[in-house]
Amino acid sequence: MAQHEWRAVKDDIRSAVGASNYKNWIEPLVLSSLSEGVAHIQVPNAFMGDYVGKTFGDQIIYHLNRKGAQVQRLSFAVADAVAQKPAGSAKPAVANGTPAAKPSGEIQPDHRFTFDTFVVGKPNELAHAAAKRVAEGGPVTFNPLFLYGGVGLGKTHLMHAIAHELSVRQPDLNVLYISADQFIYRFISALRDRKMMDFKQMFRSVDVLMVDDIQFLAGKESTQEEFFHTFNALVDQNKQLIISADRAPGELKDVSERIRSRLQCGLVVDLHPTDYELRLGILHAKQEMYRSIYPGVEVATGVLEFLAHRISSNVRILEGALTRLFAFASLVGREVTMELAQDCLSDILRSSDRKVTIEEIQRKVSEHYAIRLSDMLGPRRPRNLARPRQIAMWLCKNMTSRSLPEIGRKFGKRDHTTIMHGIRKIEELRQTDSQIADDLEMLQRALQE
Ligand SMILES: Nc1ncnc2c1ncn2[C@@H]1O[C@H](COP(=O)(O)OP(=O)(O)OP(=O)(O)O)[C@@H](O)[C@H]1O
Repeated sequence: MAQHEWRAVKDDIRSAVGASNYKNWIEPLVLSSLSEGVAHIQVPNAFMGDYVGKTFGDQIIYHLNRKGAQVQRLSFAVADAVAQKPAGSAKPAVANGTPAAKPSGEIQPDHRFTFDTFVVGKPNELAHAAAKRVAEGGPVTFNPLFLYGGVGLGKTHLMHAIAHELSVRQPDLNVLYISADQFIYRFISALRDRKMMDFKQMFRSVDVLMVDDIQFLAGKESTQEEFFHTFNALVDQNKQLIISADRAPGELKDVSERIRSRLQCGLVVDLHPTDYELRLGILHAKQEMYRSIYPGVEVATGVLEFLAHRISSNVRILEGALTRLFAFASLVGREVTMELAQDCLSDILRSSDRKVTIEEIQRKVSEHYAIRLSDMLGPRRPRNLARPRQIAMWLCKNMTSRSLPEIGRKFGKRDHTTIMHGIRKIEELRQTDSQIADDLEMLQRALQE
């Protein structure tokens, strides 16, 4: 990629991350080369590589790809260093190609992603238990283990944890972790270089095969064919397979029916979206870890709770937010306060705001006050119905972008002036009635989860 194109990529990133982030973190980056899906970037120091990789890695990859580069990961090297050493990547380094470096198929698990660092809560306890069972390395009882769930919920982390644990318990085991992208890439390269026998040999000689993000096989018919044969060969030899995807096997689009049905033969477990308790648990665990990396950085009471409430999209973003806060607080020598968090994370907080619907608000409020939804929307006006109705109107105004007439229509075709009156009433009561203020706060929090 020519330097002027890299400059254009940086300009695009500036619009996304804002001027001050750009100046501190993006401007100093120098793109040295692009090869085999890896963008090699020079940075002034290792800390910066680590931080930029974790915080802006996804965005850099996204903007490089928009300019036509086919990048899957970033590799950072300190400008003067003789040996180039990856210092950070948007995903765990091994996820994107360690097997390429070690063609024998062995993997080097990323030591950050172990069972010890995986926080367990209701949404992921089943997936965790299944992963633990496979990691014990006993006789294969379910094959494959199929883990699925939305972006950034810990699938890759669990796969690395399994690999890590197996490598400790049974160092001689040949464990291969590979992303589906890498599988495709290797397959195409093998075809091109007429090395299909080597390819088959390598994949069929492993003891444990993990393929991450299998949804990327969609539409790749000949790769699917080869995957199907590899899969069967390993299952026939009673070798463990662990597969992950962003959705259940039956919902994989453009993946052949026979693969989908094979994937359902073992144990299928999903990682549910995180709940508040799990997010808070993860933040506490990460905070402990960061304490040793950034000694002296204090976090004010309530900040972790605030982040756990507001950033509910996925763990990667949650983690990125905390990293950014610690790095920033340590650079400027300040405590992580609520203000600093709001300032420093305004982009993340904006995009994480959950879109709440009028219907959800009405349902939540009627549950809270134990009234029937039909009463809330109906014409009757006794105080025990009118107040919750007005509270719901206030929440609709403050938590959605709907106009007053639109809100009115959804409240039994009421006029917009009635809605305005209700909202004003609650606004007044909020200042004078602490019970109402508490209810509003609680309902808002519950709706954001
Ligand atoms: N329960 C958890 N405890 C601790 N860290 C977690 C947990 N869940 C996710 N993470 C962290 O969140 C980040 C994203 O997780 P991971 O890469 O495993 O997600 P993924 O489900 O594989 O996402 P993708 O769909 O993008 O492949 C990682 O840094 C991981 O360590």
